[in-house]
Amino acid sequence: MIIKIENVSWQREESAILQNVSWEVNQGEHWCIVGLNGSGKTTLLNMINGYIWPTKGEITVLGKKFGEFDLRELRKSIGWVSSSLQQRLRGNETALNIVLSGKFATIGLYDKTQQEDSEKAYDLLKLLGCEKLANRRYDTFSQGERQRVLIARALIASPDLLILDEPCTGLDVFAREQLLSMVEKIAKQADAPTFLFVTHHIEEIMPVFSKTLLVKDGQIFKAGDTQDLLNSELLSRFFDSPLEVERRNERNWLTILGNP
Ligand SMILES: Nc1ncnc2c1ncn2[C@@H]1O[C@H](COP(=O)(O)OP(=O)(O)OP(=O)(O)O)[C@@H](O)[C@H]1O
Repeated sequence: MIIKIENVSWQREESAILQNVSWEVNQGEHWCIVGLNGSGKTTLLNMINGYIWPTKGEITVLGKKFGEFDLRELRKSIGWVSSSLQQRLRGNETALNIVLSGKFATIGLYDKTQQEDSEKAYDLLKLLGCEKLANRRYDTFSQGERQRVLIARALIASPDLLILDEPCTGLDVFAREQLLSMVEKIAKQADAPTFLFVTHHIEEIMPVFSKTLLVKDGQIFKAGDTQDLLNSELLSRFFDSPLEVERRNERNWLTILGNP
């Protein structure tokens, strides 16, 4: 079992941000997490990483039950690529150093690195199609290049769980498709980590993400097989708006009908 969340709630002042959330992620599954702004996705991820504690309920991640072990150790097994990480990185570092820093879970590169680490970092840049950037400064990269470098940075630590939090934000349609097919290629590898892919756009759900979690108003609206969930009737209820889902090339495309 990769993640087991049992009846978890998180209360802030008067309001319940998460309410009675139960969700299981098993080995070999890759999940998409979909929900509108403010639905509770980031809160849920913060809980999985142990940055916030449930007011009620239990969480077990990678076989470790919260409250019974060192969270810092657990976090070494979890990669998290998000826009807040992107903002914290130093612009004057090279792509190679940024990837290498992922091995030590630091923002800059302080520890001495071995030749084999540099080789691994270079191979990962290559896997993500950005080996040409290895010695260029991070602040000269496009948004798509940054995201790819950050995914390489997360992979160097060989995480068991890899969270990609809206990785396609700010990408043009071609950069987006390029990133999605790289993510898909990596997720399909036999030794791939379990992926959690957070998005607002169902079009971004690649076939390899065979499981989907729909989060609405701090609750799980539905969790299950992506192809069972992504249909016009269910998503119209989920988004409280009539819409049509069209399936093409194993992807789903959404059209809003009428006024939202
Ligand atoms: N520390 C906090 N104190 C009070 N309210 C909070 C706190 N953290 C989050 N919230 C509220 O909880 C709700 C869920 O927020 P969250 O960031 O989890 O949503 P999200 O689904 O990640 O949204 P987005 O797609 O915009 O990133 C929001 O209404 C937010 O204002």
